[in-house]
Amino acid sequence: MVPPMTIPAAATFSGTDLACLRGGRVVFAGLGFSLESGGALVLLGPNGSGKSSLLRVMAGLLRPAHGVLAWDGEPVGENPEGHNARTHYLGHHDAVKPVLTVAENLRFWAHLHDSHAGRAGLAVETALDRFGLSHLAAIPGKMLSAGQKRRTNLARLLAAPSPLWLLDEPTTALDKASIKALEAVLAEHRAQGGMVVLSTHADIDLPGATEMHLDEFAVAEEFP
Ligand SMILES: Nc1ncnc2c1ncn2[C@@H]1O[C@H](COP(=O)(O)OP(=O)(O)OP(=O)(O)O)[C@@H](O)[C@H]1O
Repeated sequence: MVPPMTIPAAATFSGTDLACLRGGRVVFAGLGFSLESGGALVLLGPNGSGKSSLLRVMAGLLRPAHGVLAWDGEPVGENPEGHNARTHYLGHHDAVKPVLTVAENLRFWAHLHDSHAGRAGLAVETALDRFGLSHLAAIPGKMLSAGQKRRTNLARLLAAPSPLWLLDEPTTALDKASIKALEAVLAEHRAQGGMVVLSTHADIDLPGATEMHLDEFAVAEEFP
């Protein structure tokens, strides 16, 4: 089972009239979304259309050039620590430390999230099990294949539970069984009231998810 997390009964994560500027170019503008507890948003669009940029904006790693991002009506810019604490952002690069074993990597994340050794230990065991990593627990990060590294990175979602998951192309390098495992974990997370935003170029089963096509928010001219 996905470890339980603390989430308000009915949270809302929203963005209003968002615009993003990168390298002097407007990547998208006039973009809005609203995600309720248990909701999922799938970001689609061709290379360079702004999926990763939007995820970074949502994570608070990139300041929007325009618009407001809010959690339960409170602009996230007014409470960056709170937003950081409720958010799991998994980008393109796997944040697996090469000299630590798979289990040590997960313990590192679990203890950052929860200093209670028993709870953190249980969360790590669950994370290893759900992503088929138990037999690799003692292997150093530098010896993992691309897919094993990606699974270790995804296992952080369970080692350190949080309500909002922002996942940039999470199925990259995963085999079919691992994609199924991820789909099951995403479904359980949502059933507990968690939220998921992910970008993808592949098929992923996320029942009831809203699709957003980033190319619809592209603008031809420079942002004033
Ligand atoms: N660090 C950066 N500095 C300047 N421009 C950037 C930077 N990263 C991305 N961009 C630009 O922002 C635009 C959107 O890129 P982004 O990575 O968000 O697209 P994407 O939809 O995620 O693409 P892909 O499907 O290839 O992952 C692109 O035009 C890209 O060149």
